[in-house]
Amino acid sequence: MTKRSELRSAIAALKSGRRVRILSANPLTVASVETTDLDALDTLGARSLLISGWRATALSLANRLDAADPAEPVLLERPEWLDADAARAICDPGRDGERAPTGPLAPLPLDRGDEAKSALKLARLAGLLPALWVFDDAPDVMGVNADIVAASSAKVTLVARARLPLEDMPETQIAVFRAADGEEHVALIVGAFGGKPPLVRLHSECLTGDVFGSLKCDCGPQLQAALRLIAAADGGVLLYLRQEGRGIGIGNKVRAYALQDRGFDTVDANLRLGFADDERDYEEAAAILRELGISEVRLLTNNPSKVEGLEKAGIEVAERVGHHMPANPHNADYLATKREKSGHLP
Ligand SMILES: Nc1nc2c(ncn2[C@@H]2O[C@H](COP(=O)(O)OP(=O)(O)OP(=O)(O)O)[C@@H](O)[C@H]2O)c(=O)[nH]1
Ligand SMILES: [Zn+2]
Repeated sequence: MTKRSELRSAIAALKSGRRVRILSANPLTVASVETTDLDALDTLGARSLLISGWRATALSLANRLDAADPAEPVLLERPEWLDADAARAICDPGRDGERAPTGPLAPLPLDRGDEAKSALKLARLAGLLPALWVFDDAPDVMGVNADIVAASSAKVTLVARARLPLEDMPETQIAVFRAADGEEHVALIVGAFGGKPPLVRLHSECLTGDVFGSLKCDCGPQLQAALRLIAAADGGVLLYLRQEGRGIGIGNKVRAYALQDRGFDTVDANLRLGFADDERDYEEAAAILRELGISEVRLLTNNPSKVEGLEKAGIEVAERVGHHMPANPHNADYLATKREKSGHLP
């Protein structure tokens, strides 16, 4: 199997409730808490539960750990009562209020930290909660190299490019790029740009805002305004990156929204689910820009970590151009949280 197909097969296996072996000198065999059924647990003998440090913190387990770094995964012993449903209730904060009064949960020493991190990343790429059953090593199970998962991003291949006339932008072209994990990112190339660095927008997918016009965020208006600004600037590029929910996927984003309905802000909702506040990186964005012959950009964003991420990935940001939309009563707190907690520039 090629590296790419290994990665894509592993993502598909986790989604469909099968086990995956994270290959290294000390392999780790895991399956998703969300998709593994009870029969599989009993017949295959799940030994322990792997959760993220953020979720362990939300469960107040951090004080029982030696190193309470939330970026470090946490392995929990599997007590007798921990069946598939009880594990789901522990790992899904949407069920925090309904957990049976069982416990305590005992952390175990984590001897395969890098493999565990790769395993949790794989769950995120599959759009699942960062929570995995750990089994005795099973050499017959399909495997993916731990290093391939850890450094999965960088390469993209062009699938196709065609004309796509848009309203007021008849000269637009669309190009689709496939990434190592199978995601298909889209570039809209507006007008003919040359000379100074083109105006570029990295837009992270937001199904709710982009398609349904949700008022909870500013993504829909930002998308439309970015295209108009690029056209007015005599051309540039909008990358539509499939990083739904700051990289946690649509299912997990709606879980975060459900937590926000209960009073958590956009940052704390992510942490409670077991994710970092922002799980995106911009390696693939940089690779796409390079494929388009662009090495220097003027970047439309309020988010300094986008500028940093793109520069780290080798694209020069000659200028940051602010991209503010008027607030509405539904997204004012969200925008304030991004300024106050996530470092977005006013
Ligand atoms: N997890 C999570 N993701 C969200 C939430 N609201 C919007 N998103 C996602 O956030 C991403 C958009 O990121 P923003 O933070 O709005 O903007 P940004 O792209 O970081 O910064 P700008 O370039 O200044 O717009 C999209 O992937 C949305 O799906 C939320 O409450 N939780
Ligand atoms: Zn949005």
